[in-house]
Amino acid sequence: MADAGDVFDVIVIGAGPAGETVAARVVRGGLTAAVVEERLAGGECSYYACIPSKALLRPVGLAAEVRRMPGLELRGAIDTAAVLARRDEAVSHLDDGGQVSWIESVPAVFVRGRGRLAGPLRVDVTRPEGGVRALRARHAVVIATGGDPLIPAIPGLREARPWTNREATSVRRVPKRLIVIGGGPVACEMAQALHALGAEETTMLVRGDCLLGRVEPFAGELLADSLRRSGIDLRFGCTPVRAERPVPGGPVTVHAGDGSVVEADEILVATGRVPAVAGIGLETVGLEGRGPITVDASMRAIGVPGGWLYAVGDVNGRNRLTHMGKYQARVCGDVIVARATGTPDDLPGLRDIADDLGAPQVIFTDPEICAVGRTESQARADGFRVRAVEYDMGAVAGAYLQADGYTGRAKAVVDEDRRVLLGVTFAGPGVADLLHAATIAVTAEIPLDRLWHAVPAFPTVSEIWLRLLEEYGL
Ligand SMILES: Cc1cc2nc3c(=O)[nH]c(=O)nc-3n(C[C@H](O)[C@H](O)[C@H](O)COP(=O)(O)OP(=O)(O)OC[C@H]3O[C@@H](n4cnc5c(N)ncnc54)[C@H](O)[C@@H]3O)c2cc1C
Ligand SMILES: NC(=O)c1ccc[n+]([C@@H]2O[C@H](COP(=O)([O-])OP(=O)(O)OC[C@H]3O[C@@H](n4cnc5c(N)ncnc54)[C@H](O)[C@@H]3O)[C@@H](O)[C@H]2O)c1
Repeated sequence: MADAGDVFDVIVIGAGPAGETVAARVVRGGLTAAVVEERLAGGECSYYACIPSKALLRPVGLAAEVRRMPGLELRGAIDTAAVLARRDEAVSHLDDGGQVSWIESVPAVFVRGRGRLAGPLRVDVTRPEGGVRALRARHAVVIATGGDPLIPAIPGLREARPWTNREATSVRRVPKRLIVIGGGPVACEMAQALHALGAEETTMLVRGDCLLGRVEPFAGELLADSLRRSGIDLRFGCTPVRAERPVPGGPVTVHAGDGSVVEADEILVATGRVPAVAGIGLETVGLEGRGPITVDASMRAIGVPGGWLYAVGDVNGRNRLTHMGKYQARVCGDVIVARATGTPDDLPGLRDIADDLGAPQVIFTDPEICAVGRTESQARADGFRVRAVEYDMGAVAGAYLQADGYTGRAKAVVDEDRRVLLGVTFAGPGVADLLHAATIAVTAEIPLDRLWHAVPAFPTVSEIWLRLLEEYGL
């Protein structure tokens, strides 16, 4: 039985970026909230994903920029120890005290332990020191438990104790020989970072025929060229079928379907994520306990009588990105407040539309890859009448002033019926901050004839907008 102190308007399970944001939003709306976290407040993003990976990649990108600028020279190789020390600062030395204080300042109640649904509006928390604390919610429970790395069922792989994103981002000693399995964002970012920070032989085993399968093909090709030029052995059509590490801590061998064999000191498995739903009690509220928690556009879990259960962030499988999880969390928190206080719950800000339009994403490699909305092939598959235009970014004054031999490309996908953008992709050094303008154009569905009057300053990289519109015929 929960005592009075254990009853909250809203209980959030998981204090990653999505969970923390829901709590802040419902408290802002006048409700009380408890946030349950079993590991580190701040979530995967803060300690083992976005933050450390970008701390490792930033000096790598900067060094590449220096090499492309005549008159500048790096004094020796990158100082890996200094980079790792700065990474440690960026992850607060894996101490979540600051994040816990932030949650408490919301103010929300922080409960350390593993949360598990125990029936409608009930959450049992198994405390680290032992014992269970029973919490009860008046209005809603929000699942924000994120995801875990997926280790494919390849014989010998699990026994070989491969690295996942957690070991790779918290690396203390860069292995001399590294195998990376996968061709998605984690594989590309971490292969580039670790190769530049000391891995002398880096082999990427990619089962498909391209990198970053969800972006425009040219972007993956530019990145593949860059990785190869840096000395990474990039193998397409190469599916691992067996792994062996006969001596714990010793060399590891991976056998691929094409008959090739690679030996290394470590393997990094970067083959996607599984939603963290195991053992969180979904069956106690009538849901299946394996896949992502399916939600409607108000983030309410589908199939739960009473409509009190919500899910935000990676666990709902929409777009596994921090900014999208936080966006969903703002929608979710505000919807919960509206429903709890009897105010309209169907205002425009109270529905997730951005996930379906195509989430903005930046892959922080050199070159940076960023995209929003649909690719040309997605747009065609979705039935739009499409015209796509491309432009060589190296021909834009603002870009070629950035570096000698600036290489990059941009593409815009236009809905011919409405003359609005469905998707935009940029690939090149330093293009990340071009993305928000594209996100505004795609999300706000700005007609091209109006966008034409948004004049990019000369000589900035943003002049690519003018060139794309001219290519289209404006
Ligand atoms: C290497 C890497 C780099 C990435 N880089 C980027 C990037 O640059 N930009 C970007 O937008 N996205 C990036 N992502 C994706 C991003 O990390 C996720 O989208 C984001 O962390 C999801 O946030 P979340 O709050 O849903 O879950 P998480 O950050 O996974 O947080 C979930 C929290 O819930 C807790 N939890 C789980 N189960 C329970 C339970 N039963 N009880 C209590 N607590 C529980 C966990 O301990 C965790 O703290 C990256 C991912 C990886 C792997
Ligand atoms: N900068 C960023 O925004 C950023 C950076 C890193 C990760 N993320 C997000 O984190 C999530 C996880 O990223 P990820 O790269 O791990 O996953 P992913 O699903 O994007 O890519 C997985 C890769 O592994 C391959 N793969 C899957 N199973 C395999 C198998 N059995 N054998 C060989 N290859 C296999 C896939 O073909 C693909 O290339 C994604 O949603 C991603 O968008 C974002």
